[in-house]
Amino acid sequence: MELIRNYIDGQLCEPINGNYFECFEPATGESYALIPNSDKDDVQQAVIAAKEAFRFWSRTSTDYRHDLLRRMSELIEENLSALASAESKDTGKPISLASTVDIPRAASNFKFFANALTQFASESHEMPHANAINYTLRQPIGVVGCISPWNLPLYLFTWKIAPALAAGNCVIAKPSELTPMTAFLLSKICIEAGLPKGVLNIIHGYGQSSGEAIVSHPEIKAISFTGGTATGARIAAQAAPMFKKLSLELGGKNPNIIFADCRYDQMLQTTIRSSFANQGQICLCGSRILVEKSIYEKFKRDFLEKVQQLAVGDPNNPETQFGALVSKAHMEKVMRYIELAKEEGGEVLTGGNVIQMEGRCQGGWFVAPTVIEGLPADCRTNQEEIFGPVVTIMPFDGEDEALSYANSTGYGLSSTIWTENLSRAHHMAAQIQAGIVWINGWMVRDLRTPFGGIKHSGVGREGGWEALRFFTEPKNVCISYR
Ligand SMILES: NC(=O)C1=CN([C@@H]2O[C@H](COP(=O)(O)OP(=O)(O)OC[C@H]3O[C@@H](n4cnc5c(N)ncnc54)[C@H](O)[C@@H]3O)[C@@H](O)[C@H]2O)C=CC1
Ligand SMILES: O=C(O)/C=C/C=C(\O)C(=O)O
Repeated sequence: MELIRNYIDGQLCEPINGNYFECFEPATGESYALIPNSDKDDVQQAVIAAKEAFRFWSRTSTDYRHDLLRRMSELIEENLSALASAESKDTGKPISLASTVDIPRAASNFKFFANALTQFASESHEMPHANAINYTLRQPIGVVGCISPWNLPLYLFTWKIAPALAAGNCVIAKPSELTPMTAFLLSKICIEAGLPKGVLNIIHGYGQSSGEAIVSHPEIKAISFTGGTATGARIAAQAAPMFKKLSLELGGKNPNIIFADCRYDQMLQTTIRSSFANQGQICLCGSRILVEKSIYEKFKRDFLEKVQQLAVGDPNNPETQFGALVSKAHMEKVMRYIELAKEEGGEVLTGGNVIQMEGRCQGGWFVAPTVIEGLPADCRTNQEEIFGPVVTIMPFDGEDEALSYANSTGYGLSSTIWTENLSRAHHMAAQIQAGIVWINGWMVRDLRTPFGGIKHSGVGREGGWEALRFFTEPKNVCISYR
């Protein structure tokens, strides 16, 4: 059994209470590591270390922080293979995905914010009529909390940590208790990179103990969270009376709107990915596929054929395209939604079942890629986030109907529109209720762009300047010069 440890004040350490719980490999259902069951005492120790480190870190030059963050990025690249294996084992995601998407993106996150910080500047506003000038300082906040989920573990952990550190903050970070391994390996990378002690502290444990201790700690002034909407609401309620800055990147029920005039083959290829990449466990996945009536039957036939060709298997196998779900509890949740869909009158066109694997993966948590039709837009299956390999397909007639279906949920994270009609694309993009719109693509990511959702999909934006602004406080200084 591997023993995961916290990383506090530059040291790998045991939880103060000495308690651990098990970490499972989703593809086999077997436990393989022990996770610290940290609590408020560990968080308190980390806050003391971070506050001390902040006195130094917040005053370092941009070059100094740039070089350290670049070094972190390089070390992630150098350890790509080990990190990808660890990520795949911990999450059940195909090794091909971990090595080409998750870990390279974690390296890019550090590289991107290392560079961005050297270009981050503040504004000045002149008042010649009053003989005055304003300049705005952008100062680091202090000690900040970063709490991340299990679906893209190192990718999302570093997406928060990198801008927080770049802006001059010290960080208390908590990965998901379901997928702690790459965050633990990152602790070792911090030590190798020579990150000064206390600048980044990584605490492992359950949300209800160590997570809540971070959110409720009075010295942690901002929280950046990615995860489920219910958890985001709880964090917001807890943080509000302390007036903490909050960035909440929450769930989605994203529409994938397909018009008859789309580039069909490209749409079909991408729709397979946007439906089932990472077993549908990405907040950006297009779980509601809306298809213009005139091509509905053709789309259904071609899509089902491709879904059935997906290579489901051991995540270790480089040929595998579709792996295991993250936990037994999550698999059961997804299966409950499939049952609900049937009760609501849906017809399962493919999948709908747990897959009993053989050999090494016989105890694993696999659910077949599932496509359901025949459901109205307002049923629970089409309104609630399933966060698994389940999509519904629905015909629509014209732009207005597509928009009314698309905007009918409480979520507003992302959307995809497939059309070659430029005017329609712009019209739909303007009307759609989502923070992110892709036209003729999906998950085409530029780290400079604002990333996040509206409605129940969250508050605030990550990425580029938005992230650096979130992790700094503006202070306006007005000078009267005569
Ligand atoms: N990126 C996304 O949009 C994600 C959405 N989800 C959705 O949320 C559902 C529930 O999944 P969970 O694993 O329970 O995710 P979660 O949202 O509860 O967990 C995300 C992170 O928050 C922490 N956390 C949990 N409760 C907390 C609290 N009270 N205070 C502070 N931190 C806390 C967890 O330990 C984890 O690090 C999923 O079925 C899925 O629908 C889950 C993960 C990611
Ligand atoms: O930043 C990205 O490219 C993707 C982010 C994905 C999530 O936040 C998620 O799935 O939760």
